[in-house]
Amino acid sequence: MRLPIVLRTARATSSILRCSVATATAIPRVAVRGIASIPAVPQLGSFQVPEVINEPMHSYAPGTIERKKLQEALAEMRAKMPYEVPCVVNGEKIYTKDTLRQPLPFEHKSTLANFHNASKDIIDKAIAGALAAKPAWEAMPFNDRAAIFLKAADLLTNKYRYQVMAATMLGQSKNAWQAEIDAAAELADFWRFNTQFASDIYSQQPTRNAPLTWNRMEYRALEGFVVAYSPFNFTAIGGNLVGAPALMGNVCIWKPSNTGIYSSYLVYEILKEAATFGHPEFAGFHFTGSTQVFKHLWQKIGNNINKYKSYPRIVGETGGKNMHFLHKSADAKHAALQTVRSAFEYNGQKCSACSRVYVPDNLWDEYRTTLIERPRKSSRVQSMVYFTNFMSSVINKQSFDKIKGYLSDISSGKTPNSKILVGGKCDDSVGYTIEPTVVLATDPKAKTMVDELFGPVVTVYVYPADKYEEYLALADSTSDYALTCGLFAQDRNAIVIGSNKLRNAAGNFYINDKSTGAVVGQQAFGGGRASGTNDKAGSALNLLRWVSPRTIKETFVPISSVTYPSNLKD
Ligand SMILES: NC(=O)c1ccc[n+]([C@@H]2O[C@H](COP(=O)([O-])OP(=O)(O)OC[C@H]3O[C@@H](n4cnc5c(N)ncnc54)[C@H](O)[C@@H]3O)[C@@H](O)[C@H]2O)c1
Ligand SMILES: N[C@@H](CCC=O)C(=O)O
Repeated sequence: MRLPIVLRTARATSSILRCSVATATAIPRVAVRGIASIPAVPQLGSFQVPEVINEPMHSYAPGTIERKKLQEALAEMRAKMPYEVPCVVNGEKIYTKDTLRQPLPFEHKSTLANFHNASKDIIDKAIAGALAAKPAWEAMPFNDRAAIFLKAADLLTNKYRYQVMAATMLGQSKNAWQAEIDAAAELADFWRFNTQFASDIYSQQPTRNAPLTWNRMEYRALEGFVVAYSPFNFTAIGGNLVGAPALMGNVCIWKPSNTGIYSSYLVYEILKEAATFGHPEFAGFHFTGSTQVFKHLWQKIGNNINKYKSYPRIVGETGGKNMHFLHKSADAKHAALQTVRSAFEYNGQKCSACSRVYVPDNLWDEYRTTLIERPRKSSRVQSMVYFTNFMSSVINKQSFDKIKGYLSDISSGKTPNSKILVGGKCDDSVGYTIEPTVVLATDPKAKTMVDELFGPVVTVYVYPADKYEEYLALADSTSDYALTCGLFAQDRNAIVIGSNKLRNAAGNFYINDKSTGAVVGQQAFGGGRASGTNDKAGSALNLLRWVSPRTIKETFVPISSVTYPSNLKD
């Protein structure tokens, strides 16, 4: 039978859940014209997705062509500011009267973009559009869905690399290297590696068949739509929060962060360009952001449980209070340098950033010298100079005020169990600038050893070197979070003990390495306890949350009787 299927790029769908402060973006969809129900699409080959490797990183060293191109992209983007970001619903750009601005965090009087918030009507329209697009999207052969994401990755890393990096540097206050890690490499890695993981999942099939039967497993998309909320701190995360469910055949509604809106909009545009005859829309809840917001939204979902047709999949990667723990055999200088990188790169605004350290007293002098000297050298954070600055400003006033509050409590003596060893100055006259700060706590449960600050502040507690196991247990129970941890030791027994004692204290555990810098395809990312559902972004485990497998058994030969041989009389 010949089935005439016409594919055309149609209007995009998208929306948000929280109407008051969000902008919706989405991805174009495939319309199957004139056919009421979607027929099976023939796939005349068992295709293999191309082998993927991690996106090679450029250095942006002085004199390189990449540095020049990025400088040009930054200059051009700055010259055309401010941009306008609409809601995009069913392909239609909607300009509401309700707008907010995205300032440059390091120069907050300047505006990168003004964006339009969605009303409830717009959200309803987006949900209806997403659901209407779903049958065609999930019927698209996997190879074509995969091709869209592989193409998007190539567009990103070639045609749009410097534009998306510039938007990330300006809007989210990243320097060139941090933008390369995030907006170019990690985003492309997510999109490429996920096609490989998905292909592996689809190939997992029952290996046993009873006589005259054939068993199969179908990895269906979820029924309904998925909603994705993305955080400000990684442009890549937004692209994965929507990309992973979409790749598995779901439709999705994306609400990006207000403080990462412009780079998210560019990511949306790239996906749209890649989806020339397809559309991903989305379906469940795929969240990355703070623990508090995730719990609040989970509760909202729970309150509505009786309204849902299925149990929604809830996947959330949230906050952290990540530690570096040193054993007395550790290389103190190496550990201190790794701490500086982990705690202060991107202004301490990686969810994996080290923010508490346990140092044995035999290493304290050596560790302290490096830890204090390096932030002093790195403290030129007054304004963003894109390349030579190690650090820049924190994301917004709310974050600035929160961190300043903690530091003021310490410097004013309100928190007598802590003192500032270096840094501590806060200045928001031009940008939201906080000096890289090292706090020394005399109480292992001091506030800054427990709470997530999400800024360039690290607190150190010095413990008696011969009480390693006791303090491992204390570190394990100090914070509600369990995202990342770096254990530093040369003694193998100490590594074994530390790894066992901290088994549940982190979803990403590093031995003699810093707590940040997970790479897709190498260290799948996510934590437990209050840090999230640990569904490991950038891995097959995450993709499995977006499918609802159907087991199929087919019998080839009719039966002729109801009874079994055991039912027969002797
Ligand atoms: N574990 C991880 O993989 C990971 C990765 C990145 C960031 N994070 C965490 O994210 C946080 C920083 O990002 P953020 O400041 O963008 O987080 P956030 O929780 O403030 O925001 C996340 C998303 O939720 C939305 N949001 C915020 N408040 C809301 C509310 N009351 N109702 C509905 N939506 C709301 C935001 O607009 C944004 O889109 C940190 O806690 C960090 O540890 C975790
Ligand atoms: N992939 C990042 C974490 C992302 C969260 O912000 C890292 O491991 O540094």
